[in-house]
Amino acid sequence: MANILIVEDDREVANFLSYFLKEKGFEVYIAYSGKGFSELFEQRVYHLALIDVKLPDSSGLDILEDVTEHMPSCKTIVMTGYSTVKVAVEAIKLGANDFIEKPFDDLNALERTIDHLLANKETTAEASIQWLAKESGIVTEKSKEMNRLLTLAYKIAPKNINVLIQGETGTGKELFAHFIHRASQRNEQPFIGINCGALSEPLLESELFGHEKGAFTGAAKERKGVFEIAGKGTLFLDEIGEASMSTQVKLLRVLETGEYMRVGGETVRKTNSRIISATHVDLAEAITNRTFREDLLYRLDVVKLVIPPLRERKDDIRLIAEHLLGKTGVAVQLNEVAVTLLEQYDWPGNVRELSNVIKHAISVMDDGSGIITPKHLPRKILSGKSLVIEKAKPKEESFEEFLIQWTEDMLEVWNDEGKVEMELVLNKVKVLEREIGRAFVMKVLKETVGDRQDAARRLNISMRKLRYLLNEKGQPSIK
Ligand SMILES: Nc1ncnc2c1ncn2[C@@H]1O[C@H](COP(=O)(O)OP(=O)(O)OP(=O)(O)O)[C@@H](O)[C@H]1O
Repeated sequence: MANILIVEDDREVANFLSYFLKEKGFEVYIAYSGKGFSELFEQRVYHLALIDVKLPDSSGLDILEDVTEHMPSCKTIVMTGYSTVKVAVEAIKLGANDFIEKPFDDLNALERTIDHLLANKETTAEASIQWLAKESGIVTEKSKEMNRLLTLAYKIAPKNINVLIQGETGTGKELFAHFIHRASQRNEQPFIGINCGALSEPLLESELFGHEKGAFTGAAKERKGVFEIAGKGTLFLDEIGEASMSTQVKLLRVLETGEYMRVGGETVRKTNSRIISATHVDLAEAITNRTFREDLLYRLDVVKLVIPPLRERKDDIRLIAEHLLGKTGVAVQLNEVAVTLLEQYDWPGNVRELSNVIKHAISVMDDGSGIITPKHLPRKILSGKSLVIEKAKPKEESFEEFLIQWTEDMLEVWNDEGKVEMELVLNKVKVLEREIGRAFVMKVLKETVGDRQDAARRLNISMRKLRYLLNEKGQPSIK
């Protein structure tokens, strides 16, 4: 029978859970503090740990990390109050299998979650994620970040929390919103999207909340807004950063109270829709520029998913291009040089631009060969050719070059008198970390003629860490 560890300082909650789980036949152990956890954790193997995020003497997240690192087979559920949902999402990012909100309104759901985890159905979840991503039109295979985002999106989809999706234009934000909707219990209800940037303020408000007859010139009939139409479904607010300050105030009210009124109306209406919003701009910056309300952002981004631009997941380009070709219904293939050129290009318009390039290539093919070659690609793609030659250089040889270039780039930003893009700086630091990790592993692997165990010993790291450095931190990015 499975051993379950409860880490919870509220004795009432802990005892209730313990009673509930013992009734189901589990062996239950309770730690009322971080100290209690340390003592119990040493004593036996646990199959599941239920961890409160707030403890008097330590953080639930530290305990979670301890469990996932030292007892990876132990499943973890984080317990949280509503005000700490953001922490729970952090926990999911750190590897918690799930989170539950206190008080436990739905014991059946808790029971199902526990049974699911203990029956080791994680692999089923992985298969479901892949299946659903495909169904939602999201093609990705090699990008670790995309897979991490899909897993996070899948885990939070059934929860009643709002999601903000940030990413450049054409990165697939709307597809992600669909994915979340389909993975949620709302999937039988409507999914309604609205572009907040495409409509004037009065029109947008009328679209969102509806209007009464005669509310404004031209309002000949009463009309439902999308909050009403979406009902218990999902409302996708695209380009939320474009909503006017006045509309933002109204949206905030809906998010705070679940209530709104039609334009020109007096009846207070209730909504139960889940809000997924999307933006191509950094809303934190918009707050600094006073074009976006901080309190609204706080409500919208309980979970924030940042979709990486296509140039940061070049390994997926071949697959996505083939998928887009398949969608055209024309029997054509890409030749290798064409694929390499596509992989070298920077894709400011992301997947949408790639889709246009594929359509362009098909439209200019008149040789009947059924093969797309560089001559069918637009000029802008061909101009990336010089990079191909540089990329062909062995990575190890260019490590010093990379370091010099990195330092020069950073100093340039440092000495620049203008506005600093801090996110870019931090991204550069991540690139440095990734490349250094990989370069050292590759160097030692050369010395050990590929013997990974010997390499891990020489570097004084675990095999897991070595694999991590190679796989997760090893995607070529030095050009
Ligand atoms: N991973 C992907 N695999 C396959 N197709 C994709 C992928 N990501 C995006 N697309 C396609 O690219 C196009 C743009 O996607 P989508 O509209 O979801 O992006 P977006 O980020 O919402 O764009 P915008 O910011 O301009 O509204 C769509 O045709 C979509 O099907």
